[in-house]
Amino acid sequence: MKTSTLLKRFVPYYRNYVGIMIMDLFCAALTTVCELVLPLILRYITNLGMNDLSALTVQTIVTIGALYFVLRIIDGMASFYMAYTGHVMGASIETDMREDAFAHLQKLSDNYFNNTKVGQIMSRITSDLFDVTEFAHHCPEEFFIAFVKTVVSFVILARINVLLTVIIFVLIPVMAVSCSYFNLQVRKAFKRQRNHIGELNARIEDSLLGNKVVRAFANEAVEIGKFNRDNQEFLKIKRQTYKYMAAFQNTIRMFDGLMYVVVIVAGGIFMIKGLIMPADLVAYTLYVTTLLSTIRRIIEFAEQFQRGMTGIERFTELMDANIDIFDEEGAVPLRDVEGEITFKHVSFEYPDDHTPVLSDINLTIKPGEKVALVGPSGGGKTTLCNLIPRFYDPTEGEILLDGQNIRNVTLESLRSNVGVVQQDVYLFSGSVYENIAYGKPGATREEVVRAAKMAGAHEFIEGLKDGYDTYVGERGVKLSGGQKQRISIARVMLRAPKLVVLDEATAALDNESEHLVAESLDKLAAGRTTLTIAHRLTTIQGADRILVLSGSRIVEEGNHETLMKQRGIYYQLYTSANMADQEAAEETGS
Ligand SMILES: Nc1ncnc2c1ncn2[C@@H]1O[C@H](COP(=O)(O)OP(=O)(O)OP(=O)(O)O)[C@@H](O)[C@H]1O
Repeated sequence: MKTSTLLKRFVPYYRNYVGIMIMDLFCAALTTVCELVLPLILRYITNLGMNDLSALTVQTIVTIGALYFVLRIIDGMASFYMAYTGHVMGASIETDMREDAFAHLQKLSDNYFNNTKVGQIMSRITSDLFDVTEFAHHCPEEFFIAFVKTVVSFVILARINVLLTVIIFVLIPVMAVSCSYFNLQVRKAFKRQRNHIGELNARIEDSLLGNKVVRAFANEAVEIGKFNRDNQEFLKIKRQTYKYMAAFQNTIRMFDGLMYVVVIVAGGIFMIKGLIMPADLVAYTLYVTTLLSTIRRIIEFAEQFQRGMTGIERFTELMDANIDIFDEEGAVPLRDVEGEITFKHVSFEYPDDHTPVLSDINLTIKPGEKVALVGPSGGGKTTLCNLIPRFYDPTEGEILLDGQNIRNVTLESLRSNVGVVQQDVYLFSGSVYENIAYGKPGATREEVVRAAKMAGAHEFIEGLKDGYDTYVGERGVKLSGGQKQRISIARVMLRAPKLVVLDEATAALDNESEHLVAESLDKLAAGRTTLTIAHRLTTIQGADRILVLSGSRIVEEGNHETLMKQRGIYYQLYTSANMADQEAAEETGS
């Protein structure tokens, strides 16, 4: 991305800090003045000392010293403001950007998360923004100081000797052009570095989350090998970065030296020819030193600048990630939901894979009806259910809730009315209580306990070490599958949605847990429109209606008895599942 584009996106973040910024620049101007005054004082004293020593009294020297001391106090106060308030402003901007990035992440859909590594996202909103503090604070300040010092130095130097000054200043644009190439390379190298840190984070995250699988396969050495390869690659990228940084700094140093050579040679010749006085040449050299120190500071800052720009670039890329599921204009909140859901000619294909997953689905589920979805693996059952809370939007057709297109209602109200219980339960790191209360922020303790009782979770929760305050571990690792599932049911129960989607909610459980969870699910489903995906067909025999989804279409529909009589796909799935169960029972029996 172009620097100008990135700056355009970044500058609005100063809007809350205009006062601090102005004060910061004012302090920068003060410190610059204090620095520039010193050569003038020395020039004045040297001139008097060489030409009119009698005019130089102790009182004059002390007065000059006292004035300079006052200047240094002002300089100290200004520097403190810049170092403290300036940095706090930078950190505040970093914080604002991080909040925006996190809020933007909340609006992104499954499509983004399915295609982006969590490690990369983590880097973008944490470490990538670290350098923004320095950038936000120093960027305007450093450029302002450099500008003021260069202009003032030019004016003062030109007043001492125009020709010498022109010779020196001609070198500056030549130097700028030579350096810009390396500067660009440094920026690209920083971007590669950041990307690779993201990859490294993703690798660590993957390995840590899958640590059980790693240990079960005794693949620790494989993991170490993969990690070390990535880590070495990171070193290679860093080496490249340092090469360009060294080249950049050296080019500037070369010009830096060249300027001194010009001052010594040209200045010496001018002095011999009487074109410049010795005291002026001393002051001149001091100003050139000030100018060069400014240039040196810019070199140092160039690295910080590029780091900051890389962070801003990666932040901007995140902020540009498309929000593809959003409230349509004029979307209204759902009220008095009955729970009738209608699919009208709905077709769907995943954005990055244009194979039809659902084709021309037409379906109406009445309020309170219990519908089960079955069919071969990969037939599109989960996809169909994901369209109801708008995790994805249909490619064609529309879905209506109580006759209202779900695209015309607010996402928040839609999702509040659709409860989803999945096979993979995600519990947040925190207490049992917090995890249930997540279903309804602000819920009272009574409501949480009532939901847990209805979900059949109250007894086992009371039996835990700290009852409702028991820490569940990361992703609920300290609980059994059945316990986690009942907590997740209580969480949905608390929300009291009108429509419930049960996506293989009992598939991963053993018989005993399955039985307990099934009871909880029955309570959850009571009085609600329910769409159940099940692999174990015995669990859905009592459904009002069973839909068989195969080859992207609903190919059979009816209750258990009707479908068994049809002797179609459902009959085959049911009989083969029964045979498998019998074989398993015989094996266990023998
Ligand atoms: N995020 C995705 N991106 C691309 N294709 C996907 C995605 N998720 C699922 N699919 C594909 O869509 C098809 C339907 O998947 P879906 O999970 O809806 O099937 P399912 O009937 O629920 O399967 P199962 O019974 O095995 O859970 C499959 O071919 C799958 O590979």
